[in-house]
Amino acid sequence: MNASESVLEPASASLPDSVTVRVPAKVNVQLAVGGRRADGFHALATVFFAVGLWDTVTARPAPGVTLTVSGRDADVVPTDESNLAARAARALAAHHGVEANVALHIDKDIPVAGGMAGGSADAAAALLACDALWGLGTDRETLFALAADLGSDVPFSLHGGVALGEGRGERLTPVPVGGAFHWVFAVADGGLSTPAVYGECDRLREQADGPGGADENRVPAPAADAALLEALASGDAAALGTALGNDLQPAALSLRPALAETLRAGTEAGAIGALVSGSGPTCAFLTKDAAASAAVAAALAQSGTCREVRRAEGPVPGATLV
Ligand SMILES: C[C@](O)(CO)[C@H](O)COP(=O)(O)OP(=O)(O)OC[C@H]1O[C@@H](n2ccc(N)nc2=O)[C@H](O)[C@@H]1O
Ligand SMILES: Nc1ncnc2c1ncn2[C@@H]1O[C@H](COP(=O)(O)OP(=O)(O)OP(=O)(O)O)[C@@H](O)[C@H]1O
Repeated sequence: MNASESVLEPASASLPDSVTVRVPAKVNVQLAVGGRRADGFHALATVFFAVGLWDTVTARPAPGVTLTVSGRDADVVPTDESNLAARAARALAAHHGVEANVALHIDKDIPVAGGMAGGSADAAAALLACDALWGLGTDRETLFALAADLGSDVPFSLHGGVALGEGRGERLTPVPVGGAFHWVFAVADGGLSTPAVYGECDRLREQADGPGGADENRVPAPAADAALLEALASGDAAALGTALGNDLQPAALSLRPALAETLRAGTEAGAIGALVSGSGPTCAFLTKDAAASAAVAAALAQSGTCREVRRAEGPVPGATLV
């Protein structure tokens, strides 16, 4: 303790002045979508994979909840109470019956509305950061329950690594992985709305199978793909590339037909697997090693089929205090 600190303020003196959390993006290497449930959500069997594109969330003491954003695409991130990080701070405070007093700052590097769970990542990071800032010591089970209330992808942003998501995606089981994988991401101009993509998936199913064709009792229950889990366990990039799958891809392509050109450009450049990431419109390309990833990234940048190209390795850990 230095001379300016008072022994009359023991509680606040023991709390940090600032807490920073780093949190990764995700790609769904499998996204099996079952029928629409009565609550409007879809039953999923999805294999989440955390990749090394990071947002950083910093929390400092301040009256009320305020939010600032810097970094890539900061101008399209809402700074009002609809921001998922601000909602996470309020939800944590409400759970503990404490006042939500925090200034949150998001330094954004995850593409916005790109199907890479950027908002969910910020929510997970805000839960961890506020928990530490306010000295709440929230147990893991409660943090995951609060995360699930905020959104289906939020628990995985806390979890990281690779995990099977069931239910609406919030019920997680860790998946063993035998190595690192090299990814290239083609970021599109403009985002896609997640509910609109699920809605288009339903519309396409009803078009194919008639009225009610998208309902829970009509669509086979989604299940994890054994070949994909085996490819992850053995660290076999070629086998993983073959097994990649996303049931939302036809819907994303229907809403954004130009994505077919992006997928073709990456595949022609030597990617060993290609798919739309989550609800899109980001396209994800698996490559066999770092050299191939550099070559695919360069070809995609030249192709004129996307706004920006990013490279990342994974799996990486979930939201972490730094
Ligand atoms: C596409 C994915 O990113 C794949 O991981 C997720 O399923 C979406 O997760 P998210 O953005 O956290 O979604 P939420 O905030 O929970 O839900 C947004 C909307 O997406 C749709 N939604 C989401 C998850 C799910 N299992 N079924 C759905 O139909 C619903 O219309 C819902 O109102
Ligand atoms: N912290 C945040 N960062 C980015 N977008 C946010 C945030 N909070 C709320 N949003 C809103 O959420 C919308 C979706 O953004 P986000 O980046 O989470 O999409 P996404 O990656 O497609 O999500 P998911 O993969 O979980 O479906 C944005 O258009 C924005 O209006």
